[in-house]
Amino acid sequence: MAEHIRTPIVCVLGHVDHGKTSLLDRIRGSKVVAGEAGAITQHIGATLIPFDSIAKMSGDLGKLKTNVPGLLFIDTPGHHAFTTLRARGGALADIAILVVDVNEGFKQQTIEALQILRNCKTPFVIAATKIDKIPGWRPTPNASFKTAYKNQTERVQTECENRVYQLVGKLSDMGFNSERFDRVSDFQRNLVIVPVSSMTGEGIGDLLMIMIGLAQRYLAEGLQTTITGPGVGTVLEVKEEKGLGTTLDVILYDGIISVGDEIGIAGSEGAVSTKVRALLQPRPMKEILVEDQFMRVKSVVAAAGVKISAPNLESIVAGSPIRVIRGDHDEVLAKIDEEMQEINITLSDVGVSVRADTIGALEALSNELNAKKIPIMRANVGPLSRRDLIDISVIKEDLFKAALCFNVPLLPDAEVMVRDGEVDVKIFSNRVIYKLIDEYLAWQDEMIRAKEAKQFETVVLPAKFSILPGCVFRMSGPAVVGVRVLGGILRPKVSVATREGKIVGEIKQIKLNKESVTEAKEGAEVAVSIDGVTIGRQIDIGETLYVAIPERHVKVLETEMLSHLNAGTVEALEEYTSIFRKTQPFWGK
Ligand SMILES: Nc1nc2c(ncn2[C@@H]2O[C@H](COP(=O)(O)OP(=O)(O)OP(=O)(O)O)[C@@H](O)[C@H]2O)c(=O)[nH]1
Repeated sequence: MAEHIRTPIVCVLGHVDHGKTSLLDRIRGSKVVAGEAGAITQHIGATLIPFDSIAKMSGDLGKLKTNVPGLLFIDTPGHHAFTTLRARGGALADIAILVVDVNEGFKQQTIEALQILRNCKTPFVIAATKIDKIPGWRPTPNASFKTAYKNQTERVQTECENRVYQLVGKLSDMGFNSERFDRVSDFQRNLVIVPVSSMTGEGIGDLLMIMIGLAQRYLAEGLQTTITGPGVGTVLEVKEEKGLGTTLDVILYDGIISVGDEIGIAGSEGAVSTKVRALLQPRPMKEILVEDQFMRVKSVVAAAGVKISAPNLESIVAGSPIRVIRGDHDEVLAKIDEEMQEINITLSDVGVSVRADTIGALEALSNELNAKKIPIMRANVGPLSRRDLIDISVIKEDLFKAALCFNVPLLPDAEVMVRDGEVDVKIFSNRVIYKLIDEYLAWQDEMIRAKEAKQFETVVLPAKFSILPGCVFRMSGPAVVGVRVLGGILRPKVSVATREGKIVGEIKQIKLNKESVTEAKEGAEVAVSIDGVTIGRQIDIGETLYVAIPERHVKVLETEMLSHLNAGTVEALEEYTSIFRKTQPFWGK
């Protein structure tokens, strides 16, 4: 059984516009520099740079002895790709490049990326990009950093040093020892900074060689693989291809996969198996005119990006593990189910429902929701179904009758249900996690406000008032009197209670200057008609009267509305409840 070190998988991270795509483009285009057409090969979703090409680009450093065969760059840069592409519960990328614009320094996403890399324990180097933008820089196209640096004036050299040292300072604040790559002798103690330009190609060879060194130092052991072992990989994407039907774009990170192999993969209902019909890779550039954009290969060895055509791939979820089955079929499928369940999501008994396109995205979305204290009841990969909608619609709590969908559609029958208003479920859909969460939070606020407004309308609000001397216009049937509101909000159609808590009548109408009004606030003097009382018998002029609040409403007022009531209203509430709580301490609680 032949042992060899497999190609490490590399991901590029960094702040927006700091030059991730330009760096990848420069690396992918560097075969011209390496002078070896076809040396760099395009895989599915990734690009392979063999060691020979890197050695040619990197001058002195090229003499380094290594058995790392090259670097496989994932074509999609950014945190999202890094965190969503998983392998055995960890990150799929073995090493990373963190891009920082040397002229801008650290930004929010640079710090986020550092934290992600630290959490995942992924070795990485810092590419300090855009050195050609340092004022006065004289470019030496495709030169090593050492040569390029020598060609600068002293002033430019000092400026370059300063900028790199600013990065060193920032990294030190975050607990990392770092140094410019040509001054580092121990990769384990120092984080390496490589100044580069994706425009001029300066330093790119150094960067690639440093990545090889990093892989050699940190990963040699972990990259041991058997080229004859059963293939293991991660599904990047599930795609329809003309003439092929549903296909899987896969990054194979261990072993070998061949046409005819039986494979285990995760569907939306659990692990399933199928048989590889064809393995496809992109055609080399020079054959681009051939009609079929893919070429068929018999087998592929890790690490590689490959498209797999096989029957029954429709239900497969992106992010799923893929394993070539040799030996016990059920054991491999059980392992896949286990890997799918290892997703680290905290669920609550009641909460929102979330759906995402990949396992990693689901995990990222769930973590963000947890951080915002939004509970999750269900989390699944794949489109939202009719069944989901029915399940969500029976949740009692209105705030959780919501589905947050990241990068996934609704199944057609679910869409019909929503369109026809058959279910009362709010659906949020966005391709950016934080926007999805912001939209949910905005809706939640609006729901709470609407509920409060409704409560204000339906709940009997506390008020206390007294009959003004000389303002009895009718003694009874109904009594019509002038009152002053001493606290709270007086509304019509509420019962009137005495200081002893005895209900004596009901306010029918409130009038201010002969006009009917719906409420009178603290300090107001209004005329009220009270049914059921005779002035001088049940109630007297000058005595403090209360709005009788039903016990059930007291509970709502005290538990949900207290923060929205003014001091006078709270006082009226407290006085009223204290009447009953003297003998029944838990009244209204
Ligand atoms: N002068 C100079 N410009 C660069 C360099 N690298 C990138 N740029 C420019 O910086 C801008 C942003 O570069 P991108 O590669 O798109 O940055 P990105 O990080 O991939 O951006 P997003 O994908 O939007 O996050 C572009 O206008 C590039 O041309 C460099 O080394 N030198």
